[in-house]
Amino acid sequence: MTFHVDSETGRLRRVILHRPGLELKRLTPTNKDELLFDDVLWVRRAQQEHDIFAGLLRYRGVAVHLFGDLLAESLAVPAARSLVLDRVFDEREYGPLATDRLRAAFDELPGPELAEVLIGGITKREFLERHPEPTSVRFHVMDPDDFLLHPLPNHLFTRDTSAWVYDGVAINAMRWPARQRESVHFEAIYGYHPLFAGERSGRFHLWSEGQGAHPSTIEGGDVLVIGNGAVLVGMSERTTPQAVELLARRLFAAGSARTIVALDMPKRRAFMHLDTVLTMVDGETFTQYAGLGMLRSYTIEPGSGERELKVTDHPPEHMHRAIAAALGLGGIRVLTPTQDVHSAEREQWDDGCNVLAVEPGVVVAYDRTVTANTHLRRQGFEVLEIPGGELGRGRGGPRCMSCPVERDPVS
Ligand SMILES: NC(=O)NCCC[C@H](N)C(=O)O
Repeated sequence: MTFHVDSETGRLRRVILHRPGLELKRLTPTNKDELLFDDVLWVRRAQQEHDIFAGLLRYRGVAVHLFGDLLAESLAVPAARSLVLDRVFDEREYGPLATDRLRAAFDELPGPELAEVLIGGITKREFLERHPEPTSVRFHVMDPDDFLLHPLPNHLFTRDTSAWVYDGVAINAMRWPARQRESVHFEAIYGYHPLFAGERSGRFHLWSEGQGAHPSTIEGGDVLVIGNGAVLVGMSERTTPQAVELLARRLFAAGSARTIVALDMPKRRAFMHLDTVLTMVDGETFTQYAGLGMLRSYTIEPGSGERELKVTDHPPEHMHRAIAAALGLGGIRVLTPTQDVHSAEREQWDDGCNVLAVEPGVVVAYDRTVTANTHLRRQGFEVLEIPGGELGRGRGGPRCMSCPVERDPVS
């Protein structure tokens, strides 16, 4: 089996999704903002919606791996378990008195239970139901319902924490604390899960800047593998220019990509990632939010030496031209439905642009973004709709909720 993602829209063969669970039940009106959600969700319904999404992908011939299973199975491998527990139970977080006791208590859990608490979180009260209280100021000052491990509801958005770029995968340093623990879970999976570990002997690259990467953060929603050895990256609220330069160096050194086009995006939550405002629907066509406008862009290519990069600046009006040039095309097609600014803003918020292609010209979208979906259909695209009334409250659509690990080029 080979893992590679050669485009945004070639036939999709294999993805990682996360079926939401306990972590969504922990979302409250008090903690939702800190956990990067806009509302609390009806969990049962969100799971039903997610099951429909996964079922549709399977029906279209896509192999679906569930993140919770991959993590649980990885935690059966001692080295993966140590990697995760060492990273999570850090003295700077839990203090010198409690850290080792906590680490040892969690190390007793079988893989599936450990995965459940790592993703779903655990309160002090729940911990004390099964373990004696460590003598620790850090622990004593906690209220019973405080989280000892906070939940990770954004694992739902598997796109962001790791991003496959041609013949390798970048495990990302995430911008906000609510998502930072997610990365080590993917380090365990790609490094040690039997599905991937057999591949590690040079058959795919694994790029990770590790825990100390800040402020060099990058998230997969900002990374589009547009084809022809090119990558389109949004420099957003989450993805910094220095992280793009580091990724460029790694991709060029490995021979995995030839060009990166970096877009200077507005730094605000509504446009949190490039894929919330611009995605591809076939090898030369993009769907773009009207409110994005044209952006300054930078073409990055290998420089004269190993540590050098060649950078070409483009004014905003040349954004589409720069993307087309990276694709080796004379031009690209950009689809933006005609609607009033308020409707357009609402549809962008509801992830109208955040479609996931299963093959060129066939995309999965939320059913509520009626105008965007109709526009795509009128242009000849097939739109497969899924319900997203609950899932959408986390501010991510089908592309955000999927991490392709195997996708063909566009032929
Ligand atoms: N690629 C994406 O745009 N992912 C959506 C992430 C939503 C999540 N609540 C977050 O704020 O990180």
